Formats: sequence, structure tokens, C-alpha cells
Amino acid sequence: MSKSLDWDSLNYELLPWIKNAIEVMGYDQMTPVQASTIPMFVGNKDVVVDSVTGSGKTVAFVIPILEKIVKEATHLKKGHFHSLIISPTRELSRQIQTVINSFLQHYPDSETKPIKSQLLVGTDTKTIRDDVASFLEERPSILVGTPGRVLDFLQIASVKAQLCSMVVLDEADRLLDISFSKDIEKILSFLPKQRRTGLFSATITSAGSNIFKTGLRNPVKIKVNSKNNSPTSLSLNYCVVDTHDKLIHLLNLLNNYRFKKCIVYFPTCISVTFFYGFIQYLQKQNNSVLTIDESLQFYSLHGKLQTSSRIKTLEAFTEDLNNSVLFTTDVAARGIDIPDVDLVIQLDPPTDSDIFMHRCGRTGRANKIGKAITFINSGREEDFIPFMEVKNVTLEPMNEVLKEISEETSNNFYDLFKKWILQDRARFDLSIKSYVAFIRHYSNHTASSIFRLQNFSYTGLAKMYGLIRIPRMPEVTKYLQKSDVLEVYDDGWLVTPPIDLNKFSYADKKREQARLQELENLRKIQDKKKLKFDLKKKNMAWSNKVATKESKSIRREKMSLKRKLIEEELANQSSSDDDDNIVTQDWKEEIMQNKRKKKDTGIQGSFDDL
Ligand SMILES: Nc1ncnc2c1ncn2[C@@H]1O[C@H](COP(=O)(O)OP(=O)(O)OP(=O)(O)O)[C@@H](O)[C@H]1O
Repeated sequence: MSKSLDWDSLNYELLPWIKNAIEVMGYDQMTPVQASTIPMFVGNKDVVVDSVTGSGKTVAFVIPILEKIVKEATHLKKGHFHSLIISPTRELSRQIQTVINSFLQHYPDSETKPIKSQLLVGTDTKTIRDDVASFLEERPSILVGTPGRVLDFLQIASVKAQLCSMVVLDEADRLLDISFSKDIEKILSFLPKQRRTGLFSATITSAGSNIFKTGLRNPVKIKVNSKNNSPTSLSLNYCVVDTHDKLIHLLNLLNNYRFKKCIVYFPTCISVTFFYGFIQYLQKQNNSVLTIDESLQFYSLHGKLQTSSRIKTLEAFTEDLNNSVLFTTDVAARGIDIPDVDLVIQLDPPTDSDIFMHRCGRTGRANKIGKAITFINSGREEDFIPFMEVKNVTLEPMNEVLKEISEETSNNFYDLFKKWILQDRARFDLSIKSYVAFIRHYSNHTASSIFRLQNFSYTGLAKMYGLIRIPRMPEVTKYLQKSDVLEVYDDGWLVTPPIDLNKFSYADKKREQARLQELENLRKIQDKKKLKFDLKKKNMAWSNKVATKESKSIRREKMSLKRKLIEEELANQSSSDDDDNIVTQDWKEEIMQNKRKKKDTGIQGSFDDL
């Protein structure tokens, strides 16, 4: 392992054009992970690299790949490639390709065969056939892509993988987890066994023994130590807040804290869309409760957006030099390298504690100062702090940055939120969907003893999401507490009198027309059914009527017995408090919901039933 971080102290001479690229990029010295990894990976060793976020792992595998291509890939035939880099997201793959290309810009023109790279990610415009055509035409030596697309590509007969001699799994623990591992195994089965393999991540230990599924041969483990499992330039803080005021705290923080670029992590895609819409309204609207600084520029990015829009947003956020704020999900948690991000806010801790460090690590990169603030819901979630301490991640409290929120402000803000929702049924739908998605998300926490649905403030959450009605979910109805933040009226309404949902319209004219049409259809069907039923009843023979009555009373008896059994079962369940019960009850609710759906054929997609 090299002790000096001087580029000249490597145990071999870097190619002159690579040296030139390094100089132009302004990398005066190697980072520790580069000093340890480059000589090993160039020297034909398999490597497993564990190094904190923002420590320069990308260059640590890009340089060895480029060095080896120059030495080995001069005779590559059509349809073959030299190296394959796989990463979990399109954004990260694109970013890796940008780093490769910024090196390749310095590759001398005098060389007869240029070195090229190709990106393999799903897009709205390019098919896999397009990828193959451009591969055969352009003859790239390096392929970079996401698992699904890479696998599809390798399955095409004209693509030959026999000469691939280097493979890198960036964010390897993620690629080896349950969602990607099957694809990765298949991809690796296409590659020759005699190859070099590099696994890179800031949380590689989470992959456990899965790393050996990658066919590593006598790998060298490179761990760049850090005291706090995070870069020293990154400070990790938390604030304990009441759930119902969390959005106000977030907005106050964005208004008052000085930053260049901030990333805010939301729990779900739909919550990004929902809160992004509301915050844009607040910024435009002159209101007396909470105004948002005009200079703040908001962006939203999540995995359900089209690729082209994801690319545009990321580029615009990267280029924006003013106070810009990106609302996003874990799609932008790993690997994304945006210069000048100096603040990261997590609205909630992630469901997987590994993601916590990846999210925080979007700031404090390459020795630049950064701050990551995580909101913790008051109650039980404070236990998250010692839980992370055990994982060698120390979080410091910083409640002093938060402004006190009076009850009056809190209620006025909620009224403003509800007013916005009542302007458009689409917002009402979104509010309910976001709320439901959050609860489902919350129930997926791996640290389920800390993040317990039983302890959650459901009305506090409803206030935070501006709900006008609490959806009928088993998780919610089971744990609604009398002492909660909001008064819940009949049928889950949080406003009185309740809203007539038949008259609650969409602002979008087409959507509203479709809704009215559906309502009309439903009414017709119900009228027809009623007519049919009345006729049948009228025409039925007296003896049949008696028989029907009898069978009805038998059915009623059976039903009441069944109900009793279910009630007993539920009573038993609520006395023990584990999350499995929630799943069971959820299942029952699902059956009931399905039955309800079958009954009322129209109006699906409205949330009247939730
Ligand atoms: N030798 C170097 N000197 C200075 N800056 C560097 C050097 N090498 C890389 N960087 C810069 O460090 C930043 C982080 O690099 P990179 O994205 O490779 O980190 P990483 O370790 O892969 O992080 P993550 O685990 O979050 O993916 C980049 O902006 C990169 O330009």
C-alpha cells in the first residue's frame, strides 16, 4: 500500500495523457483510497473497496481500467468490449461515464484507435436495439450501465463478452442485495472467469458473504478508515421535532439557514410531488403565515419521472449557483456527486440505516465542508441516535437552529394547507396517497423496534400532510389515539361539516369531465340494479319468498359467528404488539376493500373508500 499521496509515488508510471487529465482536473494528490486501490487493480488483483462517501472511489477504478485498456485492448474485434461498470441508478451510471469521458478527452489524437465508452441505461427514446446498433458501429471498449439494461444487452447474440477482462460493481452492496442480485449473477455468468473484479462502496460490509457470488479470486480488501464511518469534513446533526410541525421546521430552516445547495430527502416519490407542489404555491402566494424566500429555487427528482426529465432536473440543479433546493428520494442517495451541495436534510431517517450515510454523503465530499441534518419525530425515534452510535455513526443534536412554533402558527399553517387542498380534488387525492405511502414506507423500517407504527402520531402526520380526512387504513384505525393532535370526526373527517365528495371537483377540466361521467355511469348501473331487484321481488312466488327469508336468516347467523371469531382474533392480536399483526389485518382489509371494489364498479381511483 502506498504511503505517500503523491501521484508520482505509485509503483508504476501513469500514462502521460492520464497524468495530463489529472492535472487539468486539479487533483493535486491522490486520495487515500486511490493510493491504495490503483496499484492493486492495475496489478491484476481483485479488489473489495470500502471507503467513505466522497472519497474518490470513481477515479480509483477509472484509472486502472483506462491503463489496462491501452495495454490490452488494441486488438478487440467487432462486437467485443474490454470493461464493464455496473451501478444501481441511471444517474450514477451517467455520472461515471462523464468521469471516464473527461479522462478520454486527453487521449492523444495521434493514436489510431480512439477509446470510447457507451452508456447502457433505460431511456424514453432509445431501445436496446439502438444500443446494440451504436455498440457495433462505435466499438466502445467500456460499457457503463444499470443491471437490467446491461443484462438485456448481453443477451443479444451480436454482443460478445468473452474478452471482457475488467468488471466493476459500483455501490456493490446495493447491487448484491435482493432487488438486483439475480440480474448481477446472470450478467457475471456471461463474462469470462479469468477477469479482474472490483467491488466498491461506502457500505460494502452490508453485502456480507454475497460478495463471493461475484467470482472474486483472492481479493485484496481495501478499507480506508475513518473515525466516524463518515468523511471528517461532514458534520452529522439531528433535530427532534413534533411530526405535525415538521414541514414548518423544514421551511424555516430553508428560509434561515445559509447554504449554496441543499438536498432534501423525502420518504416516497409521491410525497416529493405533493410537497413540491405545495411549496411552489407557498412561494408564489403572499400569505401571512409562512412565506418562502424568493431567492430559493426548488427542483424535484424521483424515480417515477421519465428519464429525460430526471436528466434535465439534475443538470439544472447542478448548474444553478443560487440557493437551490432539490426535493428527492433515495434515487439520488448513492454515488451522486454534485459540487457545492453543502446541506442535506432528511425529513425522516431512511428505512435502511446504510442509506443514511449515503444520503448524508451527498455533502462534505472531497474534503469540502458539509452539514447533514436529520429530523427525528419526538416520541420513540430518539432511540435512532444510540442505534447509529453502535454502527459507529455519531450524530450531534442541533435543535437550537429551529425556530419555536406557536400553536397559533401551527394551526394557521394547517388551515392554509387545507385551503390549498380544497381548491383541487387532485391535491386531495395526492395528500391521501402520500399519507398512505408514508405509512407503508414506515412499516418497512429495518429497525422496527424504533420505528413502530404503534407509537406513531397518525393525526400529527395527517396535519403535516394537510389532510382533510384520514383514510380508512387498518394501521391507522387500530392505533388512533384519543389524545392525538387533531380531532377526528365521523368517517375520518378532519373538517366539519364533511366535504360532499360527489361535488368535490378536479381543477383539470378533462379529469373532472371523466369523473362526472363515471359518476353518471355508476348512478345508471345502480338504478338498473335497483329496478331489477324490485321487479324480481315483486314477481317472486310467496313460497320462494319464505325460502329466501329462511336462507337469509341462516346466512346472517353464519356471518355473525364469523364476525365474532374475527373480533376475538383481532382482540388477541392487539394485545401482543408486533408488526406481523399489522400485516394480517392489512390482508383482511385488502379482502374487504376488494369486495367493496367489486360492488361499486365505478369511481375507482377516488379515495372515498380508503
Ligand atoms: N484526487 C482527488 N483530488 C481531489 N478531488 C478528487 C480526487 N479524486 C476525486 N475527487 C473528487 O471527489 C469527489 C467525490 O468523488 P467520487 O464521486 O468518486 O466519490 P465516491 O467515493 O465514489 O463517493 P460515493 O461513495 O458517495 O459514491 C468528486 O467530485 C471528484 O471530482
